[in-house]
Amino acid sequence: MQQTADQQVHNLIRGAGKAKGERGRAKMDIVESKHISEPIKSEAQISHLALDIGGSLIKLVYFSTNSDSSSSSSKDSVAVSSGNEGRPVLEGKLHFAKFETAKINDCIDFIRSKQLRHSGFQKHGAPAGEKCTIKATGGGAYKYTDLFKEKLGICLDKEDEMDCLVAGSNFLLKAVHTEAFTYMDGQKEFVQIDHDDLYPYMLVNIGSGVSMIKVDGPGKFERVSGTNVGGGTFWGLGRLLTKCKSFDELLELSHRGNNRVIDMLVGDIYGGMDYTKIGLSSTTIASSFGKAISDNKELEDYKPEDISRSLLRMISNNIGQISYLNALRFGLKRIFFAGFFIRGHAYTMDTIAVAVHFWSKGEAKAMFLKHEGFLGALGSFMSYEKHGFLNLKVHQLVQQSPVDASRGGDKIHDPPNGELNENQSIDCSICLS
Ligand SMILES: Nc1ncnc2c1ncn2[C@@H]1O[C@H](COP(=O)(O)OP(=O)(O)OP(=O)(O)O)[C@@H](O)[C@H]1O
Ligand SMILES: CC(C)(CO)[C@@H](O)C(=O)NCCC(=O)O
Repeated sequence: MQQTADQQVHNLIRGAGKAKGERGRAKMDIVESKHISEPIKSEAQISHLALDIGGSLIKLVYFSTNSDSSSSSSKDSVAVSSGNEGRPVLEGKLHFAKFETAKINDCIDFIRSKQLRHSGFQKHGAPAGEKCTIKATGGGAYKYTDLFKEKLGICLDKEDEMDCLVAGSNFLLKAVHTEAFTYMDGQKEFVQIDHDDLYPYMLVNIGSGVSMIKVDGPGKFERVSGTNVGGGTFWGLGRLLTKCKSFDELLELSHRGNNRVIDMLVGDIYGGMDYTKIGLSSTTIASSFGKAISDNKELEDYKPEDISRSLLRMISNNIGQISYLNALRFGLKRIFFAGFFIRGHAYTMDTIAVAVHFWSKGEAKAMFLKHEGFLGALGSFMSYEKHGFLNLKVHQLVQQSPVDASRGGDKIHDPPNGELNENQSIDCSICLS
């Protein structure tokens, strides 16, 4: 029988209690990698992989065992049979990786380097020679079907993008204590989620474009709105206006910029005064990029730093406002923001949070997710279990390590070696049923 996303989450969490003190318990660290171009440790074996192929980025989630299963004498042998109900438990790590969609060939090379054909991707019991299949979501799962077949001989088994986002979000919010946090005035505060009081909430996924989804329960949701002014707009317009070569460079520039150079503030219009009657302070942006009307300057006369800052502020503010207005339509007080546009970037989060706070008069709360860009890929990964495709059973969360609370600083958070550090990993286990 197929399981709902909620049942999967329930299994995961229920298993956590059962697992405590169990001998031979398997551990799975969750590790994030960035633009990986080299294989992970050669002895690691990849047993499951899922994709989210978006308009800007491809996200991968894959499970690797800690050692080579063919070595039966290894003390790190892959299968241990002390899991729940005697099922074999795999010991390993859940990895996260991303590639630019424009560089899909790098992603294909990466997958090829994992030698999936020898790693259990064929449906259990399927005749030899049957095509290798991996779960994939996002528009690229359709667009690149032929490319994957042609280059890797792999069939993409498509999962709906919204289903995956919601499944990934529900899973993370329930399974990871330190997943959700608020960010305001440079202060990051983790939010403890009451599992019995999670729904309804608004999920705003800021990718190339933005989806706003009212989540009412496990697998129960409606995409209530969206906007085409999203992460792709920031990166696309930013690239044209600043000549930046990478998204990271554009984000980095915004740290040093001053938006007041280009944005027209209420004070610019009101001779330095607040417009108190309607609640606008002199420092509120009256019109993004509005100063460029009258400055008599050309594009080259503005610093790329200031352009980047104004653009980031404009887009973040707009998304925050639209999100709140949609939350208001349905009386939702909690809005979770995800998607790779955010990148744990302080100014982005602060702007979104301020917009939600301002328009809701403090009634609604913006929250952010640690695994922001991987919701869809995680949901896609979890669908292996839903379909019983590979008998994968993520069944318990053992513990989470504390997260570095300084992570919300005004900097980019992908560590130089591309992997999350110890503090940012979570331990759990999976078991094959
Ligand atoms: N290294 C990067 N390269 C390009 N864009 C990046 C990078 N890091 C963050 N971004 C931002 O993240 C956005 C993509 O986010 P995400 O991966 O969540 O969406 P997507 O799945 O590509 O888009 P969609 O869901 O709309 O198809 C980009 O448009 C850009 O704003
Ligand atoms: C089209 C998708 C869903 C693809 O991920 C995303 O880019 C999006 O939500 N764009 C916004 C489209 C709109 O609602 O105006």
